[in-house]
Amino acid sequence: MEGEQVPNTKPLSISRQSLQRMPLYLEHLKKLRADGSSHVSAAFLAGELGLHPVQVRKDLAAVSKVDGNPRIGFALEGLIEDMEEFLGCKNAHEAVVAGVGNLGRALLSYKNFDRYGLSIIAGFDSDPAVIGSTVHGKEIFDVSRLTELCGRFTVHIGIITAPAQYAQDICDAMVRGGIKAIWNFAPAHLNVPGDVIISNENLAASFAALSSRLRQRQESLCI
Ligand SMILES: NC(=O)c1ccc[n+]([C@@H]2O[C@H](COP(=O)([O-])OP(=O)(O)OC[C@H]3O[C@@H](n4cnc5c(N)ncnc54)[C@H](O)[C@@H]3O)[C@@H](O)[C@H]2O)c1
Repeated sequence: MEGEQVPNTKPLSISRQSLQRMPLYLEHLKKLRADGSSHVSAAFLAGELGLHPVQVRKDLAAVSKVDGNPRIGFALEGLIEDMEEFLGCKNAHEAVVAGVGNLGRALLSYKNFDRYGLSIIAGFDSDPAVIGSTVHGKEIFDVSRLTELCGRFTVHIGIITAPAQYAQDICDAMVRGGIKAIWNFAPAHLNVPGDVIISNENLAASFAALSSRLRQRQESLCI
């Protein structure tokens, strides 16, 4: 689950939950197109993804100008195009990762970020055993060069996957290097200037939500 630090963000015209469903829609719409479909209805999509049709209709209306035909639904091609435009899939955003351990390596190696316009171009670490190596073809630099190289690469997105106690220093170095958006995986609250956006990622929080829903379901079955 993701949490955005409020003071540095503009209000979104669409809820976070809706935003988080968009990549699911996009993947599914592309799959339907690959299977030969030309149209899709909100009710069908809702059924396939286990969502409420009203919710799906609202989500699609928020990102797409494509009008659904009451009989055959939405034209897939236009819907996919609008969804990609909305998610910024066609604008390549280059990013760097600081902390190339288990999580940093996984992100550097993940092939499908480019579908959403994210290209991780390099990593940074403090461990001499890691510095100078490559992960998935991307070079790992000494974290002491973070500010200098962020500036030289003109990247605007920084990803923090280092231990929490180093996260603020890494964040500051990124900001000095011109980073404007930080995807923070470290369990630390980061202070940033007002023009820098922070998005905090927390798998434990996602699990807590899942676990709470499971408990509610089990309790309702016991009654
Ligand atoms: N948000 C989530 O859901 C989630 C999930 C897993 C881990 N985490 C967090 O992500 C971080 C990394 O976890 P991990 O399992 O990959 O840890 P890890 O120990 O495998 O990797 C950490 C890496 O950071 C490097 N490092 C240490 N100090 C550094 C510094 N000052 N600058 C740059 N690199 C530095 C280490 O050398 C190591 O390569 C931790 O903060 C962890 O709590 C978050």
